[in-house]
This record gives sequence, C-alpha cells and structure tokens, in this order.
Amino acid sequence: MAELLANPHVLKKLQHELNTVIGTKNIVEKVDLPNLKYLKASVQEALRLHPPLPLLLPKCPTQTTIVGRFAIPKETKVFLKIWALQRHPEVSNKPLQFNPDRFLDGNNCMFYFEGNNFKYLPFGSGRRGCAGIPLAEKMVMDILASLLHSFDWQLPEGEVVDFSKKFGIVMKKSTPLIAIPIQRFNF
Ligand code: HEM
Repeated sequence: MAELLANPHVLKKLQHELNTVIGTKNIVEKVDLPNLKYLKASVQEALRLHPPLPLLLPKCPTQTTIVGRFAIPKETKVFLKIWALQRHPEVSNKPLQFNPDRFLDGNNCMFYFEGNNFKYLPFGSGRRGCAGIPLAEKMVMDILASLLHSFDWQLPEGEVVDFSKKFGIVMKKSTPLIAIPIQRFNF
C-alpha cells in the first residue's frame, strides 16, 4: 500500500485491471485472483523491495562447506541478506524503482515464489523455505484486490510516504502508513 500511494500511476493501472476483470458491479471473488496478472506482479515487486524477512531464517551447515570463494566452517550461523540481493543493480534494472512491469517482461517464470531463482528469494528456498507460500499469496492478493477495487486511497494532506524501516528478524516500517479510503462504487 505504501508503494502504491507513492506511485499513483501503478495504483490507477491496478484499478483499471480490477475494473476489467471484476467489473464495477461485483465484489472480488477467489476465482478472479488468477486473472489479476498486474496485481500479482505488484505483489512480487513489493516483496522484492520490501521482503518481510530480510535475512531469511538463519542456516547452519552440518559440515564445512565451500560456497564460491568462501569456506563456511560447520555449525556457523549463516544469514542470507536477500534485502540487499534483491536491490542489487546487477540483479535488477533501476533496482530502487517500484516497477511491477519488470515481472511481466516475459521473465515471470524466472521469479516464482518457490525460490528456484537465487536472485529472488522473498520466501527463501529449498527444504526450509516458507511452508505457507500458497496461503500467503492468496491472502495478500485477496486483501489487496478488495481494498483497491472498493476504494480509492489518498495520503493525508501534505504527507509523503516515509519508507524508513526498523530492521529486525521481521522488517517493519518505522512509521505506520496512514491512508484515507474513498468509496469507489455504490452497490
Ligand atoms: C507474505 C507472507 C510471508 C512471507 C514473506 C514469508 C516468508 C518466509 C521466509 C522468508 C521464511 C524462511 C525461509 C528460509 O529461511 O529459507 C519462512 C518460513 C516459514 N513460513 Fe513463511 N512467509 C509468509 C507467510 C507464511 C504463512 C501464511 C505461513 C503459514 C500459514 C508461513 C509458514 C512458514 C513456516 C512454517 C516457515 C518455516 C519453514 C521451515 O523452517 O521449515 N509463512 N517464511
């Protein structure tokens, strides 16, 4: 929501998709979700720039392991800083820009949530990857689709979005987002 309020052109494009797929007389249903391609790309882009677990969960090799030029002694606690990886200029073009289209460029299959591409790991990867991906994806899509289809959103007069964060195991905004809903339709 913070990125959408800071990028109103993306919000408008999402609402256009929602109007086309759902119409202006219905409410969002679960069956609509697979048809919301730009919404999915926006969720992917939000998780690229703002992964809730910026260091994943710590890993600990059971034996000394060589990764590239580095030897990782057994039982070392290893954190993977995917927050930096997903913002790296060698990984994404104009990495700090919120641009869902980067996930629609015919490259979408490179960026499944399951972690088959080591440049994009918001849910981790492998056997200890997130166990809740299907639920998380459906919940986030469903909630966002309903909020954006039913309401326009504005910042309070004179406010700009503050993207500063509190780093921790789970990353949060340091100041809460205040957004004003404006009803779009009268059913
Ligand atoms: C947008 C929402 C979510 C995000 C971004 C997320 C992300 C993650 C990440 C990054 C990990 C660690 C993976 C690793 O270190 O390789 C993880 C682990 C896990 N997640 Fe999620 N998660 C989300 C929602 C959920 C939900 C809804 C559930 C359950 C219903 C869930 C259940 C789990 C479990 C059980 C683990 C531990 C897996 C293990 O250690 O074997 N997550 N999640």
